[in-house]
Amino acid sequence: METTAIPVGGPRPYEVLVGRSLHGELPRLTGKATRAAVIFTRSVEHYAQHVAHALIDSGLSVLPIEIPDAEAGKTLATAQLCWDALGAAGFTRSDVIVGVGGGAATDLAGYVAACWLRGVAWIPVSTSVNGMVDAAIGGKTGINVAAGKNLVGAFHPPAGVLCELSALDTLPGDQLRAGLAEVVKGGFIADPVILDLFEADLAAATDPAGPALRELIERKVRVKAEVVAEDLTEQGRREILNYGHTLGHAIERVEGYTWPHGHAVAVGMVYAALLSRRTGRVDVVDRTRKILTDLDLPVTYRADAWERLLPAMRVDKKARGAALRFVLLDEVAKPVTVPIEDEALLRAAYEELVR
Ligand SMILES: NC(=O)c1ccc[n+]([C@@H]2O[C@H](COP(=O)([O-])OP(=O)(O)OC[C@H]3O[C@@H](n4cnc5c(N)ncnc54)[C@H](O)[C@@H]3O)[C@@H](O)[C@H]2O)c1
Ligand SMILES: O=C(O)C(=O)C[C@@H](O)[C@H](O)[C@H](O)COP(=O)(O)O
Ligand SMILES: [Zn+2]
Repeated sequence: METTAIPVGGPRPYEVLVGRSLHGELPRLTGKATRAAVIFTRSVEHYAQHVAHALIDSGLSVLPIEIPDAEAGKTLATAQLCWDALGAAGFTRSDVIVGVGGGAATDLAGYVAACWLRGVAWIPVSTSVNGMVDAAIGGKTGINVAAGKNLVGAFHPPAGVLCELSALDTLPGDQLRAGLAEVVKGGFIADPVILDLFEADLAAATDPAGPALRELIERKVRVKAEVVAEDLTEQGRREILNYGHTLGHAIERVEGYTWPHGHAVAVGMVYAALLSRRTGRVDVVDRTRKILTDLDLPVTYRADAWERLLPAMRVDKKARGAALRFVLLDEVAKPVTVPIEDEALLRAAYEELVR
């Protein structure tokens, strides 16, 4: 099957490649580098080996660095471990970092690359749906800290992105569906055909080897590519990609980063839909709940958690002073960022969420 190349414009353009056996593309992307660090999680060790062999075959020496799985790897301690390894190996500005794994691994690898020598080239090789459609694209890299999710990081666009569809064969089904939450997000903020595809045939949409999932992945990649090309550093339009994330990130923090990101975003999208309706905008509450429920994703949360969620939402990067700012929908595919200072409104929408 053919590889699809989706361009990402902006100050440092690159391509997102969607296909199978994409490790063959790496020699082209690594340019003049002579050394590559391959940062990976054990869950994708098999594919990381393909990556390492492709790099070795093209003449590079490879430094493999295994990191802890999922959010446990997205920490300062893991970044430190990687920088120590790069230092011991004498990595220079002409060397390259390749991150292989889900969104957590590529966020960490990108952050390691953004900081090492103030920025070296990096390539995410995405092995999860979330990573392919969202995390690897757009140059947002980072780690979690005690104060909250992704609060330390850098904008550091990659040299190219590989979305390795064959990796989906080993991705657990619940993780595949969690990643689809970010695809659903793309449907509500920009591409309603995505919603139609989910509603038309959910089984096809969740088949890891089928054409429907590939179409959904490519559609969401195009949504993200178009937005980040226009606004790399989130001065305005890029905020729409945060739909569902204000509450979502707060849930992740309250759960100690044990919830899949997509689950938290799913609940956050229902909350954003409730806020949209309460503020006189579009009513997509039932549609949101139905699509997410059909995907086995959560649409509600603990009734007693509001007092912990509100302070966690206040460290959201969209907040300005006392005002929380939410991405809401005027219509499907017409997102808008709305400052909300009225705590009673926020609480009432939460009570509706958990009812
Ligand atoms: N930078 C961004 O713009 C951006 C965008 C969206 C999400 N994110 C971040 O991405 C992370 C979520 O990404 P995720 O959903 O991929 O979670 P994840 O990286 O934690 O991966 C989920 C689980 O699947 C495993 N896995 C991944 N690929 C696999 C494969 N092919 N086979 C078997 N197991 C596999 C991982 O090891 C992990 O256990 C969050 O940290 C989120 O904040 C970042
Ligand atoms: O790329 C973006 O911009 C996003 O908001 C995409 C989100 O799906 C992603 O989870 C991102 O990491 C959230 O960014 P943050 O700045 O809110 O931490
Ligand atoms: Zn996200």
